[in-house]
Amino acid sequence: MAMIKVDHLTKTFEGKNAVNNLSFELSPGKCVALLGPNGAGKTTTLRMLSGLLKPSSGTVSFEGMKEDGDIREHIGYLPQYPVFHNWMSGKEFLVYVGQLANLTKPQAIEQAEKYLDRVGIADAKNRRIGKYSGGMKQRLGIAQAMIHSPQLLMLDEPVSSLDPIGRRDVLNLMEELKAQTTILFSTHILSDAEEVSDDLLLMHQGEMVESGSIESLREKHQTTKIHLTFRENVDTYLNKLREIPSISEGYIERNEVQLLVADIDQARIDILAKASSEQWPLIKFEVSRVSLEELFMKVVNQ
Ligand SMILES: Nc1ncnc2c1ncn2[C@@H]1O[C@H](COP(=O)(O)OP(=O)(O)OP(=O)(O)O)[C@@H](O)[C@H]1O
Repeated sequence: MAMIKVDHLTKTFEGKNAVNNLSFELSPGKCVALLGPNGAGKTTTLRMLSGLLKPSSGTVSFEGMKEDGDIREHIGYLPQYPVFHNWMSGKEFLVYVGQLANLTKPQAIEQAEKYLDRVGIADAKNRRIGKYSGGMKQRLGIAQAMIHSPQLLMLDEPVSSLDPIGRRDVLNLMEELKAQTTILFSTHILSDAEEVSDDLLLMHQGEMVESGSIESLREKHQTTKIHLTFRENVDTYLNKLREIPSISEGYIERNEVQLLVADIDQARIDILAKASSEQWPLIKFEVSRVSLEELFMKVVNQ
């Protein structure tokens, strides 16, 4: 059963669709990455899911929710640019947001202590937030989003503004929190998505381009590439290679011929037979795999 069902969600700003006809489901217990380049519509999607922005059309429904229930009780949200009260200590801030989330003061204090510890900033709990590093602020932001133990945690670009160490810390923390809550986070970096998420939703220009488990997408887009280097006349050989039926696509990059093939064994036989009978000046034959990274770059550069 889906935890969230997003059905034909669209948001139009000034006549332009920031999000266009988006449909997907989130299952409980998963960590899902909303991946896409800048301007793809990730923030707009998360804001609609969290109830902060009204869709132009389409619906978001939550499994097990009462018709008139307030979904915000079940959601924790960390915006891309969180604003903190810098004069407060980390603990004071968490107790304050806990009470805003309808916890009693003793409950808010208990939860604040728990999450200060969980996110690894308990030592700095009485220090003013203004003195925190970027990574510490981001961890405080995650504690803020978790304070009422939501079923779904939504994080907008949680690691983009961090240095490599801060980034590593926050990715590790997300890995730990996965055991406790469903996570949906946005990123424009494929390797961050691959590192912690189970599933991927790939967005471009407001639309969903691909979705599925990282494994299945990797498998689906895994084709083989052959790299050939010739001593001379590379264009002539590219044209001859394009005539071979087992080769699906061919082009020249960095002065080498690159060929995409579905059946590597057949393609190898065909190419080498032709090269040998026609005595091509072939000086390199190399095979590599096309990765999810290439799929992502292809989508982004369209
Ligand atoms: N309030 C708004 N008014 C007008 N246009 C907007 C508004 N919010 C977003 N947009 C436009 O909608 C598109 C999608 O923006 P969105 O912020 O959702 O993308 P994103 O994928 O989160 O990108 P980024 O990583 O840069 O934040 C962009 O073209 C943006 O300029």
